[in-house]
Amino acid sequence: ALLAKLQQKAKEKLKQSRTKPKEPKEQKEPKKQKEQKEQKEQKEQKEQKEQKKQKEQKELRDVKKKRKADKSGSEEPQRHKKRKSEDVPSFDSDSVEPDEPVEEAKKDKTGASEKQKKKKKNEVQSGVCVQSHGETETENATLKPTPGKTSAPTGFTILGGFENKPVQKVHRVLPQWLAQPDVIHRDIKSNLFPVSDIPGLSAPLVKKLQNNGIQHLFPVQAEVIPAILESAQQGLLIGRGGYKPRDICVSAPTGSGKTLAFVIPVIQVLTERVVCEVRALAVLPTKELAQQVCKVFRSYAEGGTSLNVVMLAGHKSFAAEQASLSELRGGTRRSLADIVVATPGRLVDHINRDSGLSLEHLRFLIIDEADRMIDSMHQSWLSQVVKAVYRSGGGAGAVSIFRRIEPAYVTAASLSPPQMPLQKLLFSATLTQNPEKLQQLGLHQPRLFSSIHSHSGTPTRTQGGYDFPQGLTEYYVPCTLSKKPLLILHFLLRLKLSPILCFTNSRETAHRLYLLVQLFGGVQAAEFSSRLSPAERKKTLKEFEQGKIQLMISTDAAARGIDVAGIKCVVNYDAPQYIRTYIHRIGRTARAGKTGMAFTFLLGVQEKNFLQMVEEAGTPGIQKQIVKPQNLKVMEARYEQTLQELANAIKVPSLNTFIESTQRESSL
Ligand SMILES: Nc1ncnc2c1ncn2[C@@H]1O[C@H](COP(=O)(O)OP(=O)(O)OP(=O)(O)O)[C@@H](O)[C@H]1O
Repeated sequence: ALLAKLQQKAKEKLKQSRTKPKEPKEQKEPKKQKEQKEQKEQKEQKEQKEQKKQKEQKELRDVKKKRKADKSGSEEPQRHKKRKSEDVPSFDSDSVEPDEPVEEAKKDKTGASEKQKKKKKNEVQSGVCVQSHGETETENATLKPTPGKTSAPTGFTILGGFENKPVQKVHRVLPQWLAQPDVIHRDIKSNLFPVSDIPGLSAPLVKKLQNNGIQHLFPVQAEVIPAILESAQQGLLIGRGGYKPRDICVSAPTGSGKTLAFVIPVIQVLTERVVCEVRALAVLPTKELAQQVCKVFRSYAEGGTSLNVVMLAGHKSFAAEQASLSELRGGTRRSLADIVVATPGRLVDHINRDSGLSLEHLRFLIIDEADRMIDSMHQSWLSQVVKAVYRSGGGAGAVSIFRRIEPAYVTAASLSPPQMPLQKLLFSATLTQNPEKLQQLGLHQPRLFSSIHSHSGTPTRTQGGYDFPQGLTEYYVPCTLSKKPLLILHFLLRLKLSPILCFTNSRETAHRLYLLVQLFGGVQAAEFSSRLSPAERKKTLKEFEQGKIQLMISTDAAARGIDVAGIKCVVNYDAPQYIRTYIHRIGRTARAGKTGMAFTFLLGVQEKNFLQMVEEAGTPGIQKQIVKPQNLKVMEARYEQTLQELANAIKVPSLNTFIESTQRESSL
C-alpha cells in the first residue's frame, strides 16, 4: 500500500512538474523528510500491533495450559509437554513458541525449528524410516537439499539404519506341556516302589510281576503305569467322561525300564476285552527291538489272559505273518491278534496289501524310540496307520460309540459325541524337545513324563540336554589310529573287562576288527551288523547274552534299545558323530540301576569337538584314561604279525591300504 501511495505521489509530482515550473531545490528537501517520517511512524505502529498480538496469544495459551494442568494434575510431564503444540491453534512458522528458550525456538535457514531438527536427528539415530506426509511432507518440499544427503524420490525418506546393531538373543519358549513335565526320578536305586503299592494295578499282574522277580517298580513305571490305567478307567470303548484321553510322552534314561511302563498297563486294560481285535500296536525301528518287546508282551500275556501277541517285523514270510493276523471262519474274517508289534516298513506293507490287519479297533498306538521314529516319518507310516484306524468313518451309525471320525480340530462339538479313543504313547531316552518335530505326530493334549537331573541335589530338568544313567562312568582314551586294535585287546586280555560291546562307525571297520581279533587269538569275538542275516544276528545276540562271546563288535544296529544283561563295558572304537548315538550306545551298560563303564577312543583331532558335544549334552563328567605305551608293548610283536596275516587274508595289497581305509572310515 505504501508503494502504491508512493507511486501515486510520484505520478502526481510528474504531472505537476509538467504543468508547473520547476521549484527551487531548497523547497524539495522538507517534503522528502516528511515522507520518511510518515514511513517510520507506520513501521512503528505495525511492530506495536505485532507485539500486542503475540502478547495476547501468549496469555491465551497460558490460560489454556493452566486449565489443562488443573484438569489433569496427575498426568506425566512428558505427555503434557507433547500436547503443547496441540494446544496452540494459531502456531505459524513465524511465531516463536513462548515456552521454549528463544535459542531453541530459532529457525534455521530451511525453516525447520531446532526442536524439529532434534526430532529428526533422533529418528536417524534410531534407524527409523518414515513415510513423509502431511506436515512433514510440506517441510520436505521446502527443504533445500543438503550436500551429502539425497532426497527420496518416491515419497519415502530413508533416515538411516545401516549401522551395526547388537542382535537380540532369541530365547526358546517351549509349550507348557514340554516346559513343565511330570518329573521322573533318575536315581533308580533310591526310588523303588513296591509293586503292591501301585494304584490301579490288578492283583493278577502284581502276582505275575513278582513271579518274574520284580518286587519293586522303577520310577518311570511307578509314574506312567497309573497314568495310562487312569486314562482307560471307563473301559476300552469310551474315554474318561466320554472324552478322548491325553496322549502320553515319556523321556527317561536308557535302561530305566520304559518297556514295562507300557507293557503292564496295556496288558491290564486289554485283559477285559471280549472280542479279539487289534487294540494295541507297538512300532519299533528294528527287527531286534521288535523281537525284544514282543517277548516282554508275551511273557505278561501268557498264563492268565487270552491275549494274542503277533509280530510283523519280517522275521517270517509275508504269508506266514498274514496267517497269524486273521482267519476266515463262516465267511467272515476274524482277528487272531490283540497286540501287534511291528517295524514301520513291514506294517505299511500289511496295511497296503490288505493282508487282514484291521486297525479299526485300535486303542493304543505305542511309539518306542520315538525320536528315531519321527526321523523315519518320511516313510509316512504314521499317516497310513491313522488312515487305517479311521477307515470305517461313521459307518456303524452316526451316534454309535463304535463310530470313529478322525478329529480335524479339537472343538467342544468335535469332542462331545463319545467315540472309541485312540491314544498315542511315546517312549524314548532322547525324546526331542522340538515342538515342530513333535507336531508331526498329531498329539492330543499331550502329557510329558521326564526324568530329572540332580547334580546338586535340587531336582531340575536338563535344559536342552539328556539324561545319563546314574551308575555309568564315562572315560575317553586319547590314542592314535594304529593303536586302537591294541587297546581293545589290552582291555580284554590284560584288564579283563569282558564282556565288551564295541561300536564302530561302519560295518567294514567292524568286519576288519573282528578278523584281526580272531587272528590274534585268545578272545571269543563276534560281529553284529547288516552283513549278517537276521537269523545270524539273533544267534549272535543270544550267545553274547549267554556269555559265550567276550567281544561283540557292532555297528549302530545294536546301539538302541538292545537289552543284554551283564554288559559291563561299552567301547566306542570309533567316536560317535551325534550325541544321541553316543547316549544310546553307552546306555547298553549301566542298565536297571546297575553300574557300567563306557570308553571312547579319541584321536587328537577329535578330542575338542567330542568333549564339547558331551559337555553340552549334560554329562555328569567324563574322565581321561591314559593307557601307557609300555602296557601295550608286550602285545606289539604278536600284533604286527597278525596285521601281516590279516593283510594276506583279506587280500589288501599292503598294510598301509588297510590303515588308510580304516582312517577314512573313522574320521569324524
Ligand atoms: N521294576 C524292575 N525291576 C527289575 N528290573 C527291571 C524292572 N523294570 C525293568 N527291569 C529290567 O531293566 C532292564 C532295562 O529295561 P528296559 O529295556 O525296559 O529299559 P529302557 O528304558 O527301555 O531302555 P532303552 O532306552 O535303552 O530302550 C531290562 O532288563 C528289564 O528287564
